[in-house]
Amino acid sequence: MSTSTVIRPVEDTIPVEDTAAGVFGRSRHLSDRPHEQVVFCEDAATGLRAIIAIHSTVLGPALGGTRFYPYANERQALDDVLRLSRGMTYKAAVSGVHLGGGKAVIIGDPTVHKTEALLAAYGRFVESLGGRYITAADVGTYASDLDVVGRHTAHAVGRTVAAGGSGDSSPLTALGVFQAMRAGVENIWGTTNLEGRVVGVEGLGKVGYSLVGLLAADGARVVVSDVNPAAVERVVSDFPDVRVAGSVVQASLDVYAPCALGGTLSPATAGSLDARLVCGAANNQLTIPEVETMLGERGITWVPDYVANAGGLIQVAGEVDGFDAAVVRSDVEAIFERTAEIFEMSRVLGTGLGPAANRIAEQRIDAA
Ligand SMILES: NC(=O)C1=CN([C@@H]2O[C@H](COP(=O)(O)OP(=O)(O)OC[C@H]3O[C@@H](n4cnc5c(N)ncnc54)[C@H](O)[C@@H]3O)[C@@H](O)[C@H]2O)C=CC1
Ligand SMILES: O=C(O)CCC(=O)C(=O)O
Repeated sequence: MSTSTVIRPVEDTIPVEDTAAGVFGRSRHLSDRPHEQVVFCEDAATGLRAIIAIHSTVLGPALGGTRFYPYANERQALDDVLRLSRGMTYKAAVSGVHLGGGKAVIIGDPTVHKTEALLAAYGRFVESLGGRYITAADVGTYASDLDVVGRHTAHAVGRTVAAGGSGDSSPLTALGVFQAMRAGVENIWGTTNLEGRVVGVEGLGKVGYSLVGLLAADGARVVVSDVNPAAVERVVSDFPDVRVAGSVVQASLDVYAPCALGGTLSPATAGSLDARLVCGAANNQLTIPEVETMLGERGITWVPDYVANAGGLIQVAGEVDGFDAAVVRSDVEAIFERTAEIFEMSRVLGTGLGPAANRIAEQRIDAA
C-alpha cells in the first residue's frame, strides 16, 4: 500500500476550463478555495488505483461516495474527483448537514476489476485518513461493496442494513429529486402534480430506476434511456407504461431528469433541449456554468443538481448523527421546501437558481 498526499494548491496544475466547469455559477470565492487534501492511493497487490479528494472540512468531516469507473487516464479521474468533492461541500452546506465535502474515485471497470481484496485495500486507505473522509456509494458501487470497505474502516456509511448501515441511499436520493421536481413544476405550471407531464429519465441505475417508480406512481408519462440494455429491460418489465427513447435528451419533454453521469448539459444541448424544466440526480450536470443562462434564455429552468440530489447524503449523514429513519425521510421530503426557497432567492437576486443556491451554501460556510 502506498499513498502520496498532495497538499494545496492542487488547482494550480489544472487548466482554467476544468476548474470553471460544474455547478458553481459565477460565485467564485468558495469554488475557488483549494482542496484541503488530495490522496493518491495505489496497492500493487490488488491493482487498486484510487484518488480521495477532501475539498472542505469546515462544516465537519468530508463525506462523499466512491465512484468506480473506467477513466481513460488518471487526469480524467482527478478532474472528476475534484469537481465531485467540491460539489459535496455545496450539497452538505445547502442541505444543512453538518459535514464537509469529499469524494473518491477508483479507476477501473467495476464489472472486471472490483474484487473483495481491492475493496479491502481501499477501506484501509480510507481508514488511514482517520475520519477526515467518510465514504459511501456512487456510480459503480453498492451498499454491499460498502460492507466490504466497512470491515476495514470505521468511516463507511450506506452499508446494508444487515451490516448495520442504513442501506442503499438511492431510493431517498430519488425521493429528493422527485420533491425538487415537484417544486419546479409548481413554479412553472402552478401545480405540484406530475400527472400527465412528460418526464425523460436518462440513466436507469440505482437512482434512475427508483425515480421512474415515483414518477409512474404520480401519473407522469415517463420516457427513458440508458446505454445499458439490461437497465432498460428491467424498467420496462417493472413499469410497462414507460416509453423507451434512443436518447432522452433529444426527446420532446416537459421535464428532463439526467440521472446518469454528469456533463450532459453543454452549450450544444442547451440550444436543442426541448423541455421546460431540468431536475435530476446526476452530479455536475453543466459542462460550464454559463449553460444555466443559455437554458434560461430558452425558457428552461435548471434546478441545481446538488440541491435536488441531496437525499442520499441526508440519509447517510443520519448514520453519522445516530440514525432515525422517520427524521431522515422527513428531511429528504423537505427538499421540496428547500427548492422553493431557492426559487424565491433567485427572484430576489434576479439570477438563475444556481447562483441563488451557491449564495445560500456560501453564507452557511462563511458563518462557520
Ligand atoms: N446513488 C446515489 O444515492 C446518488 C447518486 N448521485 C448521482 O446520480 C447519478 C446516478 O447514480 P447511480 O444511480 O447511483 O449510478 P448507477 O451506476 O447505479 O447508474 C447509472 C446509470 O447510468 C447509465 N448511463 C451511463 N451513461 C449513460 C448515458 N450516456 N446515457 C444513458 N444512460 C447512461 C448506466 O448504464 C447506469 O445504468 C450519478 O451522477 C451519481 O453521482 C447523486 C447523489 C446520490
Ligand atoms: O448518496 C450517498 O450515499 C452519498 C452522497 C454522495 O456521494 C452524493 O450525494 O453524491
